[in-house]
Amino acid sequence: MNHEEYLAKIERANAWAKAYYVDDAPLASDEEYDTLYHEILNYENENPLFADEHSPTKRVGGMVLEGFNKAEHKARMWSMEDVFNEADLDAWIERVKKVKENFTFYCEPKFDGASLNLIYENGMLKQAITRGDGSIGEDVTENVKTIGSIPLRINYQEPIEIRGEVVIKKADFERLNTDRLSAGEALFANPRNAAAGSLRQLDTSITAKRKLMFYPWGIGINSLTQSFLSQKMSFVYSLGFLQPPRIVVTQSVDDVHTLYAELIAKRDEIEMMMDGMVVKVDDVSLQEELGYTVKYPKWMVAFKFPAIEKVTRLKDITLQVGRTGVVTPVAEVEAVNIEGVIVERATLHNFDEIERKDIRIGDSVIIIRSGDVIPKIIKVLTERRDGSEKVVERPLNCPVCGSELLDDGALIKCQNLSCDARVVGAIIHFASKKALNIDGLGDKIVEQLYAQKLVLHVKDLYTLNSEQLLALEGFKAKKADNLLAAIEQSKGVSLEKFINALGIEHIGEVAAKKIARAFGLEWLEANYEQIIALEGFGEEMAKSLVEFIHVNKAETYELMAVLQPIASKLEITESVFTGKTVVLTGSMSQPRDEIKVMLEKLGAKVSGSVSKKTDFVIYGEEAGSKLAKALELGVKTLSESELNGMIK
Ligand SMILES: NC(=O)c1ccc[n+]([C@@H]2O[C@H](COP(=O)([O-])OP(=O)(O)OC[C@H]3O[C@@H](n4cnc5c(N)ncnc54)[C@H](O)[C@@H]3O)[C@@H](O)[C@H]2O)c1
Ligand SMILES: [Zn+2]
Repeated sequence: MNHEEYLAKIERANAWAKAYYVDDAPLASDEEYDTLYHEILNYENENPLFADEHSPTKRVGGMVLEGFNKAEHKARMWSMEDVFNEADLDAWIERVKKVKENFTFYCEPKFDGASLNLIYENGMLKQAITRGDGSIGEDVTENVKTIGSIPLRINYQEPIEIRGEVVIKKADFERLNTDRLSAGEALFANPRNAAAGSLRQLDTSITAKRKLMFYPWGIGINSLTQSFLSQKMSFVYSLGFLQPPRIVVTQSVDDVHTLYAELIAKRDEIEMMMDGMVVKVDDVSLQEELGYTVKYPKWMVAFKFPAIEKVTRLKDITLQVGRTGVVTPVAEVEAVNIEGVIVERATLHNFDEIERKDIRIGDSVIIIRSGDVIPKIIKVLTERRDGSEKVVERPLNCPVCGSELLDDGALIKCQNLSCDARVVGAIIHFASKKALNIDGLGDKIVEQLYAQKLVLHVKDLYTLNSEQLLALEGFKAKKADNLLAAIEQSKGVSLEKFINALGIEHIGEVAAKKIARAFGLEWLEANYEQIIALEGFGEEMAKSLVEFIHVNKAETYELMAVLQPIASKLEITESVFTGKTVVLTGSMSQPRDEIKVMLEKLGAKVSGSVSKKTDFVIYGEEAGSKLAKALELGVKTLSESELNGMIK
C-alpha cells in the first residue's frame, strides 16, 4: 500500500464510521470495517512516521449529532482493543504479565449497543451523555429518563459516573422492525443501530416507546475505595442496575477461554446481541500501571465473536409456491460462509418487503445468519450500485401452473387448487414431522412420486406397491421396503395429528388438538356454532374448517377409513366444575398444567384472565393481581387445598 492508498482508506473508514456512529445507518458490515481498520493499522505500524492524525486508529469513534446539546464527560470514555483469535488474546495476556506475573481477569459478555455515561450527584441522576468522541458526547438526559432499568435515584451520595451499554433485546428489535415495515419506515440494520438510533432521538416520546435496557460495565470518576473492579461493579449492581447474565472473575487463562466458548454456544439463547467477550484486569492499581493508548485502555480487550453478518451480492429472486398457494420470494445470493455454514439463499417475507427495502437484483446486501434461523437480508448497500441493478417486478402469473395470481398487497396467491405446487406442498406437509411423520418421504421423493403420477393425492400413498417404487430412479429394494413400512406405520396415528396433517387453512397444531379433543371421530359432523364455541377459535378459523368439511367430507371419511386415526376425545366426568370457567393463579404445590388437565377432565374451561364471566379463581401462594380482581368482581375464590377437598 502506498501513502495515497493509505489516505484513501482513512477517508473511506471515516465515512463508514460517521454513517455507523452518527447516523446509525452503516454503509458496510463490521467485518469489512474491521478489515479496513486493520489495513490502516498495519500500514501505521510499518510506517509510524507517516501516520495521519485523522486516522480512525487515533481516536474514539463518535461525533455529536446536530440538534443535541454537547456535554462533557468528567473522566474520558474509551474505545477497546479487538482481538479475533486465541493467539492474539494470549499475546495480550503476555503483555499484561510483563507488568505483573499474577493477576485476576474480570470477564463478561460484550453487548452490542450504544455506549452511555450516567452522572449521579447527591444520589440523583444529573446527566446522561453518549460516548461521542470520548471527551464530549450528546446530552440525552431526558431520553434516558424513559429507560426503566436506569434508576433516577441511587442510594449513594458521592459523585459517580456509571458507564454501560444501552441495548434492545433481539426480539424487541424484530418487533420494532416489523412495525416499521408495515408503517413504511426505514428499517434498522441490527439491534445495535436500533438501540443507538432510539436513544438519540430529539423527540423523547419516541425513545420512551422503544424497549431500551441499560447494562453497566464500568465507572468513570468515583471515590469508591474497593481495590478491584469486580468489587466496585458489585456495588454498582447493588444500587439497582441490571447485571449481565455471565460474569467470571478468575486467575485462570483456561477459565477465560471456557467462558468464551460458553458465550458463543449461548449466543442465540441470550436475549441481547453480543459481539464478543470483554476481558479486563480486575486489580485497579494494575489497571493504572498498565495505562492507556490514545484510544483505549491497555488493561482490557474485546475477544470478538465470528461475524454473523456478511456482505454478499443478490444474484436473483426466485419464487416459491406453498401448499396454501402463497407465493414467496426467495433471495439467491453469492455463496458466503457464515460461522462455517455456506449461505446461498435468504428469506424475504413478501414483495412489500422487497419494495420497502428497495432490494434490486445485483445489489450488494448485508446478510445475517444466527443460529438455526434462516438467513435474511438486513440491509441493501445502495451507495454501491453501478446502475446495472434490476428492479424486482411483482409476479402476475404462478411460476408453477401459470394461472393468474391474486395480489392483495401483503400476500400474492395462486388460487388454482390443482396447481402442482399446492398439491405437492400438501402431500409434503401431510408426511412431515409434526403431521404423519412418515420417514423417508421428504420433498424430493414426493416430487418424484407426483411427477410419475403415482401419488396425486395423499390417499394414493396407501396403495403404493414395491413394483411401482422399484421402477423409480434411485430406488432399491431396501429403500422401497422402508418407505412402504413407514407409510404403513402411519396408520393409527392420533386424530389430532391427522387433522393437522390435512393442512386446513388457519388450523394448526394447537387448533387440531382442540378439535380432536372436543369432537373425537365425529369431528366432520361439527357445525359452525359448535366450532366457534371452542376456546381460542375465531371466525376465520371456524369458517375455514366449515368450508373444508363442506368440500372434503366424503374424501376425508375415506382417508380416515384407511388410516384409522385414534381419537383422544376427553371423557368428561360431571362435577361442580362442568361447564364453568376457571382461572388458576399463584404458585401451586403441583404443576399448573396437571391441575389444568384435571379440571378439564371435570368439564371446566380453564382461562388465563379474570372477568365477570369467570366462575372460580383458584389461587396458590403469592397470588397477585388476578386474585385481587376476583375479589373486586365478587368471583368465587378457592385455595388449592379447598379445591383438593372438593374433588376428592
Ligand atoms: N459497520 C461499520 O461501518 C462500522 C463503522 C465503525 C465501527 N464499526 C464497528 O464498531 C466497532 C468498533 O467500535 P469502537 O471502537 O467503538 O469499539 P467497540 O464498540 O467494539 O468497543 C468499545 C465499546 O464497547 C462497549 N462495551 C460493551 N460491553 C462492554 C464491557 N463489558 N466493558 C466495556 N465496554 C463494553 C462500550 O460501549 C465501549 O464503548 C467494531 O466492531 C467495528 O466493526 C463498524
Ligand atoms: Zn399455481
